[in-house]
Parts: sequence; C-alpha cells; structure tokens
Amino acid sequence: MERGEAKSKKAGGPPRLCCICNEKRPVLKRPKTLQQICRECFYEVFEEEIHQAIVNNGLFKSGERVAIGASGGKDSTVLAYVLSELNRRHSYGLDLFLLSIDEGITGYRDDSLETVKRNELQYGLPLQILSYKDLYGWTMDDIVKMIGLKNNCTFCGVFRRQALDRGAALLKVDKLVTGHNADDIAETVLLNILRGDIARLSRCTSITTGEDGPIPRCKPFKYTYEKEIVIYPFAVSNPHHTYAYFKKLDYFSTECIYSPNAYRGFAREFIKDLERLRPRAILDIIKSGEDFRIATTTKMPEQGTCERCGYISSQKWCKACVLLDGLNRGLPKMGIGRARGGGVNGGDHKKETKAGSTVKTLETKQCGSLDF
Ligand SMILES: Nc1ncnc2c1ncn2[C@@H]1O[C@H](COP(=O)(O)OP(=O)(O)OP(=O)(O)O)[C@@H](O)[C@H]1O
Repeated sequence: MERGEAKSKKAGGPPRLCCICNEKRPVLKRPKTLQQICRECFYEVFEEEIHQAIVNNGLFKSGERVAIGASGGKDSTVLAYVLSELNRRHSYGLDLFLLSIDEGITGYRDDSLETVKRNELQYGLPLQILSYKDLYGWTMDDIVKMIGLKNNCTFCGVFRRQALDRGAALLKVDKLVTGHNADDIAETVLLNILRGDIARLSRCTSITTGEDGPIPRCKPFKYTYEKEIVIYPFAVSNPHHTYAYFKKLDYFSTECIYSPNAYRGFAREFIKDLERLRPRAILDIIKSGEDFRIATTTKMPEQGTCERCGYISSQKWCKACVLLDGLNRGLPKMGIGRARGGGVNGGDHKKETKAGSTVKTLETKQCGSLDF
C-alpha cells in the first residue's frame, strides 16, 4: 500500500497526500483514474501521457514542419500550448505553425479567431488563416441563409477538411495535428457502429490518418480525456513553463451557433453517463473500435482525384465540388443524402463510383466528426 493511501485508511477519509508523489496535498481527483493527486503531478502525468503517445506512435520526425489546426477552442488551444512545451522540453526539433479556418460564422468564429491571434503572440507560433469566403466564395452565414440549419454541418465539415489540407499545402507542412480527444474518438466509434459505416470505423481510431492523401493528420490527444483538458488550463502553474505561470490559458468556449447536433449529442451523453460509472469506458470503447477487423470481402472506396479540382476523391467529383456546384446552381440539397438527379455524383451514383462499390455519395455528418 502507498504511503498516502495508508494514512488515509487510518483516518478513514480521503488520502492526505497525493497518491503519485506521496508528498503534497491532493487538490483534485483525476478524471481518468479517480486518483487523488496534487496539481504538480496532474500536469506532469497529463503532459507525460501526451509525450508517450507521440513517442510510442512515432508521430513526428526531427526537422518536420507541423501545423496545429487551431480553432481557438479549448482542445486546440491546449494542444498548441502543450505541443510547443514538449517540443522544447524533449527537443523534438519541430517547426510548429497555427492554422485556422475561418468558416464565416458571425458571432462565433470571428470571436474565436481573435483568441487564436492572441495565442500566436503568446506562444510565438506563426499563424495562417484561410477563409471559406476566399476558398469557395461562400461563408457559412451565406450557406445557412440558403439551406437553413438542418444540413449545414455537412457543408462545413466537407469544406473544412479541404480547407485544412489547402492551408497545410500553403504552409508546406509535413503534418497536421488536431485537438481531437479520447471522448471525441469514443463518440465517433459509437456513431460509426450506429450508422454501420465500416469504412470510417476502421480508420477513426487511428492516431495518424491520411498517409495516402495530401497530408497526414495526427491526433496527439487520442488518449487524453476531455475532462482533463478542461482542468489543465487552470492547473498550469509550473514555474518551468515559459508561459501561463499562474495564468489561465486563453481560449474561446462557446459552442458553434449553427450546430444542432442531436444524434451526436445523444452519443456524447451516453458516453458521459458510462464515464460517470466507469472512467475507463472511454478507453475501452476506443480499444473495441481498434479491435474490429474489417472483412477482406468488404468493398472499400478506391482513392482517385476529383476531375474538377484535383483534390483526393473516390468519385468523379470530390464532395466539396458537388456541394459547391449545388450551392452555385441554387440547388443546395443536390449533394446531400438521398437527393436525386442533377449532380455529377448524385444522380446515378452507383454508375459514377470508380470502384464500382455502393459507397454513399454524401451522408449528413455533424460537426465534431473525426472525418471532417
Ligand atoms: N476552424 C478551424 N480551424 C482550424 N482547426 C479546426 C477548426 N475547427 C476545428 N479544428 C480542428 O479540429 C479539432 C476538432 O474540432 P471540433 O470541431 O470537434 O472542435 P472541439 O472538439 O470543440 O475542439 P476545439 O476545442 O479545439 O475547438 C480541433 O481541436 C481543431 O484542431
């Protein structure tokens, strides 16, 4: 039995000493393990686990240029901070950049981008911003005016994925990292099972994806719990940290105003309920997702390039071009779900699929998807 634990058993109350260092008073119960620990040990294990995820999975090579997808929200802000700290501390030898996509959502993204601009100065990382308006000629405000709230996340997700790739190409980076955390991944495993989407299920637990595409994407927070990411900015008070000594990290915490997210919301709540009963549930769901084996007879989409813009696509036109074409022709529903006719990939989809498989043209996908 550990020293701190022994004392607490005698006293019959919570441990009087941190159960990691056995020296300091515990100030929090660690959400991932329910251990009572001190502040210093919390951020030490928090950062060390991320370092281990990076090292054990060989996420980076020395000399690489890496863009951090920076939305100004808590996950990517903590990621930018921790990654620049680890890069210095462990001499990863990375050139880090912040890459932000401005979707054109008034009262949401404009405010969160102000946060990223402050982060640029606080962390000393160069920032590149790309907007939907410049890339596609449409803002999300315009799109929502035309199509309403129902399917807007599909447009936003498809456009963002491509916008991040284009930003990464502009910055000439070798990799893109995002702030997707363990909760996001567990939620996506569950959603892919509920939708029977075997292609996405097979890749959504990978810590690195898109190695066959324009730019590999990594998720250093694959094993990091959302609850700990929320606590972390307040726990950072280590004099060895170059920034944030007794300071909160600066991030924007408002939810997207256009994201109704009902289905994903249920999955999220379900996982939170499981986590309350058993914190390991999140890691177990990720493990289950990893252990699924895809039958060799399952037809997977074949990668090619979009005939219109040259972006990676399993069909004649990529998803962004189909959606954009619909918007420009005043037929925004054309590329979504079961809409028929008119579209390059949409009308007679089975004929258009290069691989000859029955891959859906586009399905309504909510924000927060790992496949954005
Ligand atoms: N507009 C954006 N510009 C750049 N990167 C983005 C943008 N939106 C999302 N990302 C990246 O995708 C990750 C997951 O996005 P999601 O929309 O699920 O937000 P989230 O879980 O609230 O994350 P965050 O707290 O960082 O906003 C983010 O952590 C970030 O790395």
